[in-house]
Amino acid sequence: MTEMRAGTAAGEAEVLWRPDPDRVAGSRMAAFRSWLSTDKGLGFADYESLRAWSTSDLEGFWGAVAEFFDVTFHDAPSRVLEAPVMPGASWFPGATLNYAEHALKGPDEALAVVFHREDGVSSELTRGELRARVAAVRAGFASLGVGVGDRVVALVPNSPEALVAFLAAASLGATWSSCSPDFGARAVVDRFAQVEPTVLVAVDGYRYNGRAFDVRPTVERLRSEIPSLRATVLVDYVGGGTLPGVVAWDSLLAEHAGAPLEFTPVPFAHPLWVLYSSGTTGLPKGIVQGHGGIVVEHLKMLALHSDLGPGDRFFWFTTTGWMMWNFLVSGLLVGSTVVLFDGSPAHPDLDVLWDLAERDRVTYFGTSAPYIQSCLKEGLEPAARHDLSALRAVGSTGAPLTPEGFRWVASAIGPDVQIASVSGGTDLCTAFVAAAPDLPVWLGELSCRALGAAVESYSEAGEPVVDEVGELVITAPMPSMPVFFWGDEDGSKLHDAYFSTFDGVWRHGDWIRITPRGSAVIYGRSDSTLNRGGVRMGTSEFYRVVEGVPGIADSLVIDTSGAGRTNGELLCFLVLEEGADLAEVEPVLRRDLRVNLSPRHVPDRFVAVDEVPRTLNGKKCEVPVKKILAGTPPERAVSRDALRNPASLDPFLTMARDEHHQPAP
Ligand SMILES: CC(=O)CC(=O)O
Repeated sequence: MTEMRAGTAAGEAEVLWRPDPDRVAGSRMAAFRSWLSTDKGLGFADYESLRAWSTSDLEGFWGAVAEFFDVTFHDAPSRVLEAPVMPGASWFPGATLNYAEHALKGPDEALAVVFHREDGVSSELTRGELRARVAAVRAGFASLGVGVGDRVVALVPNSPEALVAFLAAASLGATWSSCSPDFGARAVVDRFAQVEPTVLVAVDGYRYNGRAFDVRPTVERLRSEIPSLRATVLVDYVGGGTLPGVVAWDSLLAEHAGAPLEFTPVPFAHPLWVLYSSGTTGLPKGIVQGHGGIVVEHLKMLALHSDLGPGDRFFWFTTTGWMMWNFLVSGLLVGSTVVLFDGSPAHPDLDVLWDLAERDRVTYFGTSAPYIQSCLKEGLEPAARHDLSALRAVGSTGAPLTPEGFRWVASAIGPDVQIASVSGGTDLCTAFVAAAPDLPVWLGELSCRALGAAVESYSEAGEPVVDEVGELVITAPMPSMPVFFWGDEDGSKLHDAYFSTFDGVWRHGDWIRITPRGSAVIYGRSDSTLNRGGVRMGTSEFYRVVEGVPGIADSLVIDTSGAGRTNGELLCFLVLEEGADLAEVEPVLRRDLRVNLSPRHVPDRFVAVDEVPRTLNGKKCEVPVKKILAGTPPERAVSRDALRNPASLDPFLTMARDEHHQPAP
């Protein structure tokens, strides 16, 4: 991976933003440090020494997080960490708590939620109103048979209904799982069917980019293909009409209005939600995270790293199908108002989110790196056209933010705004390379590895390296690591996903360079996941659609973003059947992928090839081809002897040579 090396000597990097000393002094990070010093006798000279302690004394650090943020345990833990091994670490054994209880604390009159839909529909909920709705839906779910450990799945946009349903499920100790309604029906069935839900919550339709979409056919398909469902609750979201035999969301609320709000205490590792991430074979993996792990991890990230608390307005552009939704709603844990938006970020134009930032006095504005790139391309100047005086941080994730993207934020949003380029993922439902209120922002870099995150860059030999691109690994357990994968009784899938490369060390699947300053640069996925605007899709799901189209004999999909390119493409290589014509099948493929997967997963280019490179046991060579397209010498990307059809690599080598201007061998 050394050819991706983009080293910058210490001291050379340009500082784009420096923390204001007054702001640092007033930050939650400073309060935590001063508490550690006065109450625990632990003084740290700087952020890096605090971080070093946080990753070596795991019990001390995570115990301090729980104590400092006053986590409410119904049963106290016997200790902080038993068996500090991966996989298998046991956090806060014996403790019981409930995520929803933490999320719903705070004064009745404090604003909890602000919501906007692209067609202008908007609403607000105070904490008191949110609690009342959660209590009613909790009682409604219970009346439909939902109890501890049952699953509630939801096909809902980023809306107050989604938030209320999630908190109601969590309050009961039921496990939540959501998909965005723009996911294709097959992708939703593949996710929801495997968790065998008791209740489905769904909207009748949604709007995107000025158009209305009917979700009811997908709802019908889910109802017919998921036999475990006992009830479907339908939200009249766009006035699209009802379905036979469903419970109306509004009736559920009305019928149970005034129900008491209670929280079922559950063990620390009790499943809070199932997120999905998929690989090259089989169904998407159901990643399960626990109540306690998410509470302490999100308190740490949102309060200490993002400096969010009461009075803040926290916005992240996301759908319910991306873990950033789960991260966003955790803004409630730290007492902030969460700002929800449902719609296209480009309808009627890219200014729509900056309008929202101005109107709602957003203090922390999070988005995806591709959105920032689009604003940059359009030459948008939000600060010149909007009053963004409330804004103090812009968060970016989903893909590496380019140096030009950093510069655009600094100039078009303003030099006083912190650029929080962060990276982590679904697997831990957090960012573990991030920003901190007391650290500068260097051009093109993520400011730090997060507290409690023993992130390293490993060479191929499994040695930590500095200022070299290597595999992103985590060498010590973190509380929000998956408690298990759904249906993976013996833990073998979880082991294969993270621990099969380096024994006892989490291999994340990203390329990272850690600078001598402690900052980092992420180079994207080192595996084959298709990450489009933050929505990850496994290649297997992609192939199921593509290879179902008449005329397609075989296919290979490569997401070149994160393969050493800043603006990657989604490339689909096709082996056509005899007599098939690319020009004829391409429109069919585009339509089927849009409808069955998502609009984001329609490739930028389709390229016809003679054969897909395969290993001896028939696996498609996705990662080797991705590495070759990134400029890795072929002999380092793959052993030809391990291929069933070595000559099939040739078109990819030619393409890489052309794109990287390499001489032919
Ligand atoms: C925090 C993240 O890492 C988000 C993502 O890219 O999925």
